[in-house]
Order: sequence, then C-alpha cells, then structure tokens
Amino acid sequence: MSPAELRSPDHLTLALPKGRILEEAVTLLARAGLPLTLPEKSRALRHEFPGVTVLELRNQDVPVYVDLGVADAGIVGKDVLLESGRQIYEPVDLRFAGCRLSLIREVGASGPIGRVGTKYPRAAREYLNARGIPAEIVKLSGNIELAALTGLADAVIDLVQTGSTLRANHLEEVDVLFHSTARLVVNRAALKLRRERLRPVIERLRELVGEPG
Ligand SMILES: Nc1ncnc2c1ncn2[C@@H]1O[C@H](COP(=O)(O)OP(=O)(O)OP(=O)(O)O)[C@@H](O)[C@H]1O
Ligand SMILES: O=P(O)(O)OC[C@H]1O[C@H](OP(=O)(O)OP(=O)(O)O)[C@H](O)[C@@H]1O
Repeated sequence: MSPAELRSPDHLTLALPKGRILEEAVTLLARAGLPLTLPEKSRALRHEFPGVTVLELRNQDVPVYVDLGVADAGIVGKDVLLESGRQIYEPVDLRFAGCRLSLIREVGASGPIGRVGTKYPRAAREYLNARGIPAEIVKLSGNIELAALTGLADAVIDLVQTGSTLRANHLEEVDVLFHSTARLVVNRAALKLRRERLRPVIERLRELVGEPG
C-alpha cells in the first residue's frame, strides 16, 4: 500500500516549500477553504491544522513527496517541477511567483559557451543539446549569476523576474528557456482516495485564479 492509502480518506497532507512561495500558497489554500494559517516561525517542520497536515520542505523536495504519495498535494514552481523530471498531475496554474528561466551572459559577451553554471542541470542539458552546444554544466546552489561574473562559467542559466539582479551585475538575458509560475500538484492515487476533499479545493483554486475547469 502507498503512504496515501494508509491514511484516513478525510485527512489531507500538503507539501509546501518554505521559501518565497509559502505565504501566498497558504493564503490561496485558505481562500480555497482549507483551515490553514502561516506556520509560526519555529523549527517545527510539520504543522497540524484541523484535518490537514502541512509538511514544510525545500522546493526541490515537493515533487518527490507528492509523487511518492507521502503528501496528497503540494504547491511548487513549474521550474522545479520540470527539473524534477516527475510526471505529476498538475491541475491548476496558480499564476503567482512568475519568473522565467533564462540564458544569461555578461553584457556584450560573444565567445563560445564552454561552461554553464546553473541550479537547473536537466533544463540546461536539454537546452544546450537541442542547440548542439557541447558545453560542460556546473551545478551550483545559489547566487548563480556570480559564476558568469567571476569566469567560473561563460554563461549561466537562472531565473529572472524583475531583471534587477541582471542590471545590478552588468549581465544580460540572451535567451528564455521557459516561463514559470506556481502550480498545484496532486498525487493521482490521492485524487481518487480523497476525491471529496481534493476536488472542491481544485475547483475553488481554479475559480480564484480565473482558470476554466
Ligand atoms: N526572483 C523571483 N521572483 C519570482 N519568483 C521566483 C523568483 N525566484 C524564484 N522564484 C520562484 O519561486 C520558487 C521558489 O524560490 P525561492 O527563492 O523560495 O527558492 P530558493 O530559496 O532558491 O529554494 P531552494 O534554496 O530550496 O532551492 C522558484 O522555484 C521559482 O518558481
Ligand atoms: O530578476 P530578479 O527579480 O532580480 O530575480 C532573479 C533572482 O532571484 C532569484 O534568486 P534568489 O533571490 O532566490 O537567490 P538564490 O540565487 O540564492 O536562489 C534568482 O536566482 C535570481 O538571482
């Protein structure tokens, strides 16, 4: 039996990322009828609400918890979902946390791209392969743009939202790989087992973000 099947059909377990998405995710889910509030700042990693457990995770772990059925549903950026390579049911585009994954270089750079720094090696590999660019990919964890500034890499593939990080560091966006927004993701077994609880939430979220069902 999967973890989802072991729990009561009335109880929902949600996987939410602890970073910049958390507050808006909790607000939206509460407006969709779930009895949630923003967890108090503490070292507690699991938060209990009436009929709902919230697991506070790193972004990259949200697709894992939902795909393996430990969480019934979750909220995560499309960028992280694509990078996970997992085929998870993604019923609602929540239309916040909008950004794009882009190829970035120092302003005016024109030499060959031999090395690319990124937190998104899968997306980077796919992009470079499709263009026949045999670049080495260096997986980094944060402040990715520094790789292009320091010469660690000839280009980076990273998120752009307002563009202020680019402007502040004399960098430019050379190409856009894809656009990303936050998504509701749902475990397929949970959708059947907890239909009564999940369906109304999905429908309400669709109404809230103005997406046709
Ligand atoms: N500057 C940005 N503006 C808007 N949305 C963003 C921005 N940067 C990231 N996002 C979106 O928000 C998600 C979470 O970003 P956040 O900055 O919280 O992650 P993080 O702290 O880098 O995560 P982790 O360290 O766990 O990888 C990203 O996956 C992306 O979908
Ligand atoms: O276009 P902007 O509005 O400047 O946003 C883009 C920046 O935001 C993200 O970084 P974040 O602040 O999450 O830090 P990180 O690099 O440590 O993930 C991203 O990696 C860019 O650096």
